Amino acid sequence: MNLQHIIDETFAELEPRRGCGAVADYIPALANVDPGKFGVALATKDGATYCAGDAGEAFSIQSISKVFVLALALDRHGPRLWDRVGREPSGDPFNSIVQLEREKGIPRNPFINAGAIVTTDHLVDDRSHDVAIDELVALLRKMARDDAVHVDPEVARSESKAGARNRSLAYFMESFDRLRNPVETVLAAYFRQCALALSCKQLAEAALFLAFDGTDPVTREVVTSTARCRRINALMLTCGHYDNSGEFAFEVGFCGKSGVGGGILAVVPNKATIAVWSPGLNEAGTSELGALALRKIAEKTGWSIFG
Ligand SMILES: NC(=O)CC[C@H](N)C(=O)O
Repeated sequence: MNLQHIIDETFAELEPRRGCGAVADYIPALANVDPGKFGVALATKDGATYCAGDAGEAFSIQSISKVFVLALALDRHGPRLWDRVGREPSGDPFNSIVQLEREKGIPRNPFINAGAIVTTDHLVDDRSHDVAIDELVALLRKMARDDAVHVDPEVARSESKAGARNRSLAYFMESFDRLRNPVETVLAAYFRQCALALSCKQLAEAALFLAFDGTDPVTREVVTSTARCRRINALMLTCGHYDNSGEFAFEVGFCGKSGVGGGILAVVPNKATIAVWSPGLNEAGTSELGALALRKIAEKTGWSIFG
């Protein structure tokens, strides 16, 4: 199978639709991004990457960071993490607060904002938010084999300034005594993890461990155990796109995680990781062109986690 040909063909077929969807504007720094950006990168076991378009340009990975934070938090705390966050799809938007009151401050899953704030709380543990974020950045740099991976300070500031909803979620959970650290410490880390800037190429490479049972096939670095890796992938499939997760599984058939920066990370176990970026989103906050690109790649490769 000529993977470069598949990526090039997918890109060429969709290029005329660059700019479709609506750029997230509730975080001011994201509203300024060029909606015409479009990148695709696919990484395989042997360390090869197949790229097209703006695959080398860094963008704000936003909620895709929740996957890496979950891996690190599970590593620190093991299954105790599941006392504070569930594993069910919410069927609600990523920033919804409605279930939190009925379910006594325990978010449905680690990929909605409330659940991610809990996993970030566990990553911070009893350390400073700087140390926790440094650990996350170091992991991503190592896995992407690129020291250019960084947190964009302007996006982080913008997130914090526009962070009323996330503060509401965090203080609400604190009212049920569900957080281990002070709300503002946890949020300082959360806003910065969302502001991580990676290119599609760096992202696909950094996530390879998820496609290969927790071990990076290139560096041989064991990031997480096989069992844990499979569970993270299960959560990506069932909860990775919020109230759009069923549709994504149906149309694409890969494990995936979206971010409101317009990136989607897809994991095809034992085959590859694919990162796409196009800032225009659908109503659930998933990149419209990015999801279409993944669907085409699934069709052209014949890959599916259900195959
Ligand atoms: N879906 C997302 O990417 C949401 C992340 C965003 N930083 C937020 O907290 O709202």
